[in-house]
Amino acid sequence: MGERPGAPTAPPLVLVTDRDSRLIDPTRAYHLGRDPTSEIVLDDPRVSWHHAVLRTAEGHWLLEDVGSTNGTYDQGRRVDREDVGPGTSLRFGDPATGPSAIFAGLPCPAPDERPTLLVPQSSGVFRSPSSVLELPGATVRIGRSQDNDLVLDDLLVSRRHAELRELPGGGHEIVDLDSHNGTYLNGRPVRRAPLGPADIVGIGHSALCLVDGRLVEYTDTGEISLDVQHLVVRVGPDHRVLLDDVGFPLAEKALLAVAGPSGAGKSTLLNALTGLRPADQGTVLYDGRDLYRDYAELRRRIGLVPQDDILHTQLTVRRALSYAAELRFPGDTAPHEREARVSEVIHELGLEERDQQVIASLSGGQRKRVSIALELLTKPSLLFLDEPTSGLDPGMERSVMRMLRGLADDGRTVVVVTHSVLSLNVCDRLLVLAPGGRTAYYGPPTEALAYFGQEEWPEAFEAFESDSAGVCQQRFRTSPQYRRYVTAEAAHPAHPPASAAPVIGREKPQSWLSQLGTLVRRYAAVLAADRLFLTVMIALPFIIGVMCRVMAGSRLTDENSINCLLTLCLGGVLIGSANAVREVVKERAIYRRERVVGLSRSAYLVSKVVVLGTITVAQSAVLTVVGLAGVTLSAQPRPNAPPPVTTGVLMPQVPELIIAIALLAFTSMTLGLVVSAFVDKEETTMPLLVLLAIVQVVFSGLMLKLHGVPGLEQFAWLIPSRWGLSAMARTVDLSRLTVPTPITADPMFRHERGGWLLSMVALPVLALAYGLAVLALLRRHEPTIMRK
Ligand SMILES: Nc1ncnc2c1ncn2[C@@H]1O[C@H](COP(=O)(O)OP(=O)(O)OP(=O)(O)O)[C@@H](O)[C@H]1O
Repeated sequence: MGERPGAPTAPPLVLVTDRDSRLIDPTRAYHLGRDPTSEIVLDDPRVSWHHAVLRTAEGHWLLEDVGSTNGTYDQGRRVDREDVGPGTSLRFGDPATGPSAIFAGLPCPAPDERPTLLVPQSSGVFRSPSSVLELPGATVRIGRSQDNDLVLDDLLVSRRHAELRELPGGGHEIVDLDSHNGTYLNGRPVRRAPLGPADIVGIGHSALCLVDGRLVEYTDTGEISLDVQHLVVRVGPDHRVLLDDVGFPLAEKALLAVAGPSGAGKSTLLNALTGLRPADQGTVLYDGRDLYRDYAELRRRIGLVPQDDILHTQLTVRRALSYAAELRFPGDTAPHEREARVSEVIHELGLEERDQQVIASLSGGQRKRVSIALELLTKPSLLFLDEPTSGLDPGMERSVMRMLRGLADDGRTVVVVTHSVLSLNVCDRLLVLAPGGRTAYYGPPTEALAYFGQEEWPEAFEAFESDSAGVCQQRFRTSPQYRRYVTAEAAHPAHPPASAAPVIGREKPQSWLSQLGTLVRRYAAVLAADRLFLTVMIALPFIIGVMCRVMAGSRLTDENSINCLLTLCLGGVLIGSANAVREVVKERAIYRRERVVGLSRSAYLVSKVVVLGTITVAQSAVLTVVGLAGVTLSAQPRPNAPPPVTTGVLMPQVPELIIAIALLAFTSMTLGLVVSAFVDKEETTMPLLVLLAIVQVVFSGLMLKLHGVPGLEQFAWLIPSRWGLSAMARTVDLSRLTVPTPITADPMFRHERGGWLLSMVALPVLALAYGLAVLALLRRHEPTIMRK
């Protein structure tokens, strides 16, 4: 935060230069000059490298010219030392046209009036304060509801978010009031921390500074710059370079297209800029603030529309957006507040006439709009899109690009990765990456073809597709375009490499339970809207049940009992696994995105288990009842043999079988989730489902002798069907129902209460172990930043 020579002696001032405005802090000195490491950089050849120093002396501000060549001027008069205060206007290097510095005081806000002056830069650049609050008392409460001392009208802010408290020995501290999205001090999440004069408190889209006993608020309205400096990404043990010293400045409200051949590093760059996979070297400045350092706070202001749709396409537009709003906004937002924001984005993206339409029935371009609408819910200032036009026809592509132009014009910085060159002219800047993640061009798209000396884009791209030595990068570095659009436009001096690895913070907008509630409702709605899934779900237990019933006839006998039990076992296994096997992999893109905006991994898994588990248990009951209704489950009495059992080990046989089959199906469902979390593609799940079913049948104990076979017997304990079938066999006393064979003489098939109860414990334990495996596998697919 810089050096603090002493207590404040002069009032804080606002310094407005040609480039920005900032609050200057009386506790430190400011160097002015061309030197990019100066606190105030005046990038003009008439200004000396070290031109002047601004500091406080005896209760006022003083500007000293430190021997500049072309001088410092106040009202045309050359000055060496000048007292400055509100209203002072100086020029450097030339009395009439040199770069200027105008000083202003901090305003006192009139009641009901929002002050509009320009202001500060402390850890970074801020713009106009949106309010200045005289501290009303020892405690200032900050939050979204109207009864706070400082009301922040922002859905990312909790109703009662934080308090600024006066400390008994002087000074202040900031205290987070268990807010949903957290309170940040200089970019780091804090529960309670003392507050210094140069510190910045981040709450939602606002930054708050304590200046001269007043609380000054700056709101991030979206007009932010992006300054990318020397990004390098390496992977693997050989440190292969995927991104090679990429840097560029991007002004606020700009639309940047990132183009380049396949494998050039566009997605790698996007991951580095969004912080999902931070660069190994280099800095990303979000409006002057180090994005990696302040990631925990700034990540909510970054929107990312991945290439794959992040939508449940079975839902209507409004419903999908409403669920997304529930997950992203603080738990204390009222439904009407969320709905109002959903309506706003629907209107903003021109989706009013489609809002009740099922997303799956929309065109590709409209679907992309819905994905963008979803990201805009939280009002991100930086919006990234990964190939939003891929798969669209040229007309739709143009319309999407025009829409992005509009989003940037409305006050956002938009970065779009694209393969298409059709609509590049709507962009302000074009970054062309050459293989190896090297910059082949950065500048206005209109100048790019001339730069490459080509008339058409394909030829221009061909020129560097085979550039493995980095010739394009070297050529660009020495080009006028590099000087004009990279060096000259860079708003901030190059920062040293980010020292701290970014952290994502643990704050979640919703409590775990509330997330679970939303996820369960959304998942149930998605499944209910999937007609094919519903049909298969209802039909499967009936079909398998009927087959079993036909096999069983009126009674279980020596001939049919093994087949009937195997069919029921296979039915339970198939029902559970088939329900689950696609359910995680099919929404991986959604999961990845929602994880970054606060989704709990365990809440996500439990929502799947709750919904699929309920369905699975109901299906198992149907399967058992249909399969065994009216079937006598006890063996024929035989002469010289003990009387057959007529009841289960604990209760009547049918309920006991329902419990065993339901638990088996439930555990198989969790095993299906393991497969789903493991695979990369939905298509891979079907062969694995078949394999799982075969393994479960083989290791059930009715096809292969397991008891007493070392290795096989122990391996079978990991297979749900071993325990499930054991419980079923114990209920019907299989060992006496059939003529004894090495297989049916298995002790795990005896009519024993203890053994049955052991199965009832083993199956949930297996389900839990599979659940933990799903959690570990889910983590593998998350962005790097989530795994830190
Ligand atoms: N984790 C990784 N380990 C090793 N190499 C990787 C890794 N991720 C990406 N790459 C490689 O880095 C290069 C750049 O990949 P990237 O996905 O960023 O390219 P791209 O320009 O986005 O390609 P496309 O246009 O096909 O999506 C590719 O050659 C890719 O194979």
